Formats: sequence, structure tokens, C-alpha cells
Amino acid sequence: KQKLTVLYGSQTGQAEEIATQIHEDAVFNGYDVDLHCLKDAGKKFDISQITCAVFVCSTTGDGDPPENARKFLRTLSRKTLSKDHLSHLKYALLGLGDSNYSTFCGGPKKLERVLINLGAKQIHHSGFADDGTDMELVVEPWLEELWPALKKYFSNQDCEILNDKPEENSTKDENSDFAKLDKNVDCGQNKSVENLSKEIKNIEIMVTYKSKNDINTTTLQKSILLQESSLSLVELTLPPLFPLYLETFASNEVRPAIQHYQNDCPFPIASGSRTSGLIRKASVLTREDAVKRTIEICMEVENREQYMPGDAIAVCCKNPAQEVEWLINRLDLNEKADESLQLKVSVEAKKKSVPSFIPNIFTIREVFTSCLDIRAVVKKPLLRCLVEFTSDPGEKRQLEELCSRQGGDEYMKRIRENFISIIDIIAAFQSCKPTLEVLLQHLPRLQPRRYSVANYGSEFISFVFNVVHFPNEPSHLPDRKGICTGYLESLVEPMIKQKQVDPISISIFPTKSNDFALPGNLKTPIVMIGPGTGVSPFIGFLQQRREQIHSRTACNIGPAWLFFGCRHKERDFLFQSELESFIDGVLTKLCVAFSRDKVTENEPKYVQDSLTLHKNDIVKLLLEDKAVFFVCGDARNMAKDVRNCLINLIAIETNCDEDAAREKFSVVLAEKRYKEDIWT
Ligand SMILES: Cc1cc2nc3c(=O)[nH]c(=O)nc-3n(C[C@H](O)[C@H](O)[C@H](O)COP(=O)(O)O)c2cc1C
Repeated sequence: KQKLTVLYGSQTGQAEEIATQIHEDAVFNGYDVDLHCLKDAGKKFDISQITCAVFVCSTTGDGDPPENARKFLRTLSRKTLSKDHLSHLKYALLGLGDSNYSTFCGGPKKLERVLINLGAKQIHHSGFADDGTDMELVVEPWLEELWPALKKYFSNQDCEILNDKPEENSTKDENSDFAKLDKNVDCGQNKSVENLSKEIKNIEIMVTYKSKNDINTTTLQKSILLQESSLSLVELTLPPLFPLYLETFASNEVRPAIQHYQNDCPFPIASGSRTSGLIRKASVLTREDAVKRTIEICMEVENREQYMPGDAIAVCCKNPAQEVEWLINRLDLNEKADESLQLKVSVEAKKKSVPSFIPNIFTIREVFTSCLDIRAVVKKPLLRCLVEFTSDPGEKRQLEELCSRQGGDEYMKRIRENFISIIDIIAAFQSCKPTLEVLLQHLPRLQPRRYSVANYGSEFISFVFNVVHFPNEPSHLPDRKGICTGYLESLVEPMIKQKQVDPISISIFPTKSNDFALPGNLKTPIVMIGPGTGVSPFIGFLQQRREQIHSRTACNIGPAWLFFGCRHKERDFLFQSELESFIDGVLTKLCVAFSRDKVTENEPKYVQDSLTLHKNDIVKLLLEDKAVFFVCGDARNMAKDVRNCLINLIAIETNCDEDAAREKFSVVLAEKRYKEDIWT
């Protein structure tokens, strides 16, 4: 058997998940394969003994490698190592990042530089996937091409080696990443299907999207999922059908009285253990006529000190009961829904194990509610599997097309771009009826959601969120809210309406964010940019700063600026009175912008406009006064716009061209003075 090692560095689990998938595929493809985390170098694996490795590595912080990859990188970065230290190693590398951050894929790019500098040779083009747009755009073609590349390497060890020259080890690389922010796809993305006719017939047949007990009745237009595709006459290449290896059986054991959330299986992002948070107070911060509803929750927690300003609370959420019920009914599982079940691995599947986040004894309702992400976009291996559980030949063919190599564009257009989940699929494809085991094997783990800690010093912690509302789309169940924000809102609604005063318990754990914390020295100037709910960590920062100022007399205090923006001053100016109360010495300047109020020519519309209004001070703070800049909030628009705005202001104020301004900005990045806590 050919020996392969899959190595990963992962901060929040995505790289680990992909590495695990590669490991499974490699077993399936007949390799003798091991899977290790990079942190286990020297303990569970020895890189000097590995001849062929597949690396999957993500990015965290400001373009940094994940914590569990740092020691590996440090060890291999020692100057004493010879240039051919890894010349025995052939590798393939998949990097994960998010182009909304300033340094795209900094972690895997550093890893690759180290490998190349030590003489390792690439046998497959490196892929750099972008979580900010769609990782699958890169991950999928990269994985598809990995197997032929490995086959070629193993069949002819002198195969073409893709890289020979070590890249220059300088910050230049990061600068060019920065310039390439929008060109983050390094492989495979534009592989379009030949002969794909543009003519897609839009059959306006309506199907009934209906549960047996009429919980949720709506219609689903055929136009998105069930389109007649131009591939109907094309010969298809299907992805491999992975054997089902999980089996359920009725349990004779008694279910424990207390079931732990997801079997208490650890979350990679946790910086402390999972615990109960007792919600004591919930209030709506926005006026009724605001476009988004913002809720603040105050909660009693154990180990309050683990939740400092800049940190985040991860909330372990549950899927909406209505969707769970629908799924149970649609799969004809209602009779068994509350029975105690257990899972085992079928005898043939040697190296596999049962998912550790599923409790030892569980019910179907419980796993659908708390363990599986039933809203996850369906991936091709699941679609491939669903083909086997679909009786209607027409529907079968459509599912085959969607997961086929030839149907790459169709998959993107119809599945990924519309966030099509298993629920949407089985609602549209009426003859598709997967078993429970299919879902247990293919649906990903339901992930916790993170919210910034929005206060400091008080006995309770608070956090703030907008209730996410998905517009009614023809391909989905109507009136969908965000899984976690919808869950939290439904829990606290009675409290908001003061019908219920008893505390409400939720499952939470602390997480650290990205070195996003006040500088140790009060003298260091700070600039905080946080429109909308992005302001929440800064409320904590300012409360903490107030305490620091009060406890240190006669101390030199640096300036602190805050830029806030929202739609309407009267409707969604979050924390208005509290923010204004900081202008007594804690906050030097509060700059606000209201995008939908009638603004005159000189009034700012967005935070970028406020920055521009103060360009002189801002550029001085950024370049001369060595201020630390904090940006929190929407990644896709705001964070990018703010960054571009600052580069533009640097160019104006220092009288240089855009390239030179970028260069100056990259120095700020390298000095770790530009910190982002952003989300999509
Ligand atoms: C706190 C934080 C900081 C991040 N910083 C960066 C960054 O600087 N550059 C980048 O390209 N991606 C960045 N990312 C994006 C992650 O690399 C990306 O979401 C990846 O898929 C995570 O993979 P993992 O779960 O294996 O860690 C960051 C993500 C988080 C949560």
C-alpha cells in the first residue's frame, strides 16, 4: 500500500474536518494513510520520516497560523536547519482563509514557505480557499484533482515537480496577497462545463412542500431546484459513492436523566469549558420600525473572568422545532422519534468511528434538534448518496447531474448560491427518502455561534445580536430566521414582553478572539470602528478603560476615538446614552454616521465618511502616533471599505500613490496595530 500522511492545523475545526474527509477518502482509495494534527509533531509523527504529505491549514488572528500549527512552524523555521532538511518530502497543500481579513491565507502561506525553503517539493498545486466567498469553489476542485496528482506521483516517483525555487521569505508576499485580495482562487475555480447550454427551461410547475400533519405548508417553485437542465443528454461522471458505515439500533439501556449537549464533545474554538448561562434580562435595543431588531441579553455565568471585553461567548444553539418536526415526518420517523437509540459502526468499516458529538444513547428528535446542522448546504457526497434513495428516475437523474463532474456549474448555481439544505432537497424531490443513517453520516455538526462580550465589570455578562431574517425565497421554507438568533429570540421573547421573569438557561462556553483586547498601556492611542452591533465589544473596552483611568491617578492617557454608524439615529443608535456618557474623559471623540437619515453634503453617511472627515487626525494616529485600530462588524462590506478608505486617506495625507499607501498600511498590519473581529 502507498503511504500517505494527512496533516492539519486548524483553529476552529474546518481544516480538521477537511483533513478528516481526505483521510477517509484516502482509506477508500486504498492508501495506507495516517491523520495527524501538526501539534503532534515529534510525538505522533516525525516529519523527517514522511515522504508524502497532504497539508490542510487555516489562518487565524492577523494572518497567523492556527495555534496548533505554530510549534511545528517554529521548529522548522530554525536557522540551523539545512536547506535540504525536507528534501525527502513531497507535499500537497490546501490553505483556508478569508479574504475579508487583511492578510489572506497568511497561515498556510507561511507553512508553504517553510516547506519550500527546506527543500520539500510540491506534487499538486496549492489551493487557497476563501471562507469569505465560498470555500467549496476551491476545496472541491482541489480535492478532485488531488487524487490524480497522488496517483501520478506514486506511479512515477520522478513525476513533474511543480515548485523548485523557494519563495522569498519577506512581508512582500503578504503585500501581494493584499493586492490580490479579490483574486483569492488559486486553482480550479473557472473550470466550467463544456457544452453547457445556457438555455435552461424554466418549468413553472409548483410542487407542494407539505408535511404530513400540515405543520408547514408552502409551495416550492420548480424553477430553482427542479429545473430541467441542459445536461440531460450528457454522459455523467459521478463522484464515488461512500459506503454507509453507521448503523442504529434500539437501545436497551436507560437514557441518562441529564443529556449533555452534543455528548459534551469538545469544540476547537473553546477557551474554557461548556457551562450554563442563566439569562436574567433581555431587551430590544432598536425601535419597532428599525429594519433590524437588535436584542441585548444579560446573563449570569460561572467564571465571569473568562469573558473579558474582546472575547466572545459561544452559544450552543438548537434547530427550530418546526423544521425538526417537518424532517421527522417527511422521513416517516415519527413513531421512532423519541425512542432511545444507539449507534455502531458496521463491521466492514474498520478505521471509522461513530461521530463523537452524538450522545451514546440518543433520540432522533434530539440529534435533529441539537447535534446535526440540518440547514447546512448539501455537499456533493450527500447528493451522491441521495441518488441511491430516490425512486423516481427523473429526480434520480437530476440529483446525479447536480453532483456530477459535468454539473459543477449547476451545483454552484442551484445548490450553493441558494444555500440549499437537505430539507429543501427532500421537499423538492418527493421520491427521495434517505434513512436516518444517511443523515447521521453526512450532515455536519451543528456549530455554536459566537457573540462579542459587550460589557465589563458587572456581575453579569451581556451580548448583543441582530435577529437574522432570511427573505422568503422560493427554494426554502418561508420565514426563516438565523438558527441561533432565531433560537435566542424565541427563548427570550416572553422575557422581553415581561411575561416571564424566571431565568432561562442556555448552554455556552468562552472563546478568545484574535488578540482583540485593549492595549496594556493606557498611553497607547486607540481607534475603534464598529457600526451596528460591531460596537458591542467597544462598550466593554470603554467600561474597562474607565475603570483603568479611575484606578490609575496622574497617568498619561492616550486618545480614544470611536466611529459608530447605523441607519437612523432615532431607530437603531445602539447604546447611544452610554456612548455619550463616555465623552467625560474615557472617549476623546465619538463620531457617528446615519446612513438613512437625510444627510446634508457635509454629514457622513457611513463610518468611512466619518473617517474621511477626520482624515488628518486619523492618518496621524495610524502612522505617527502608533495607535491601535480595532474594526468590528460586517466583514463583506464594512471591513473592506474601511480598509480601502484608510489606504486612500494615507495616499491623500502623505501625498503618495496607492501602491505606496498600501505599503505603509502593510507596516501597520505587520506591527499588529490593525485588529479585526469581523463576521459574514
Ligand atoms: C478570529 C479569526 C481570525 C481570522 N483571521 C484570518 C486572517 O487573518 N486571514 C485569513 O485569510 N483568514 C482569517 N480567518 C478565516 C479562517 O482562516 C477561515 O474561516 C478558516 O476556514 C477557518 O478554518 P479552521 O476552522 O480550520 O481554523 C480568521 C478567522 C477567525 C475566526
